[in-house]
Amino acid sequence: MLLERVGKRYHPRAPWVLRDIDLHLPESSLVRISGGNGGGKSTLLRLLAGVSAPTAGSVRNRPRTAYVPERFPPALPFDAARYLRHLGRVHGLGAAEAARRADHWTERLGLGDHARSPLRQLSKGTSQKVAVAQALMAEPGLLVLDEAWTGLDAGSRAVLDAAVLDRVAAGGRAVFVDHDPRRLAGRVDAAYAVTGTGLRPVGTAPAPPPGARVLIEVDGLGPEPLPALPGSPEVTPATSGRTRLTVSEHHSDALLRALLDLPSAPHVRAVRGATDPGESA
Ligand SMILES: Nc1ncnc2c1ncn2[C@@H]1O[C@H](COP(=O)(O)OP(=O)(O)OP(=O)(O)O)[C@@H](O)[C@H]1O
Repeated sequence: MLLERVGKRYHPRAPWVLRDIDLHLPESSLVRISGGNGGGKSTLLRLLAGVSAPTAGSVRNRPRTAYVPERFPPALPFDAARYLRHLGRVHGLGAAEAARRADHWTERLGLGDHARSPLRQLSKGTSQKVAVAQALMAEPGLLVLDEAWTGLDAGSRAVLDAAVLDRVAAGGRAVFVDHDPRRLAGRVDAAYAVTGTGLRPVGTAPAPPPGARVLIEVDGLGPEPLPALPGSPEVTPATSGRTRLTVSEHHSDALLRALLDLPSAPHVRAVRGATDPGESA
């Protein structure tokens, strides 16, 4: 996908927000966009997503795209389950596949109890899960995420991290804006800052140190013995059905995916740095 000399202004006499933007997004790329408040990050993401047309220049070879906007419009006469199935059809899926993927992401993001509530009654965090689910359901060639992690609980943030990395591993492109500079640190292929009306390459945040360990807390692992898990985590049962797993940062994405794929479908409650290799609290 290629942006060539792309410019945007919102009115013929308004100042240019972006001008002469050249950007190549190769397959299997994860790209971070940063910049100051009101600088044009969301404008750029809308151009990438194809929901806004450039005033100048061209966008070539955009793959099938899904977009999580900064503000999700929930004032629709649907409940979350119907909305997701409908969006699945809009993304080109058959009815059965749309329903299957809607159920899958409803489960993974812990939306279950709210799936039958009207969208306009959902809390901000739950609406955000619906916005994320509709984008992930599409399994798009380009995923555009505008502060998509904001408002999500730690477990859902981890699910989104893993889903983004999965998309990129499958050959897709993902472009994101997030206020947390550590978001997907060490996994970003290119980073750019919107400065003035232009786009400037900037350094990517380094990966956590090789010895860093990550603590994952899950509910509902079930009584059955665990299979072999990536990174051979240290497993500590905690109170009321909660289990803590500590693993090297290097294996944490693979471990999260393996946990979420277990037949008992445990719910990830938290993912955070463990301060020392033995930490289990
Ligand atoms: N629909 C619109 N109509 C008119 N002007 C707009 C519109 N959307 C954005 N702008 C203007 O374009 C400029 C860039 O806004 P944009 O939302 O892209 O920046 P941003 O970097 O995403 O900001 P923030 O960090 O606050 O989310 C701002 O001056 C904003 O007022």
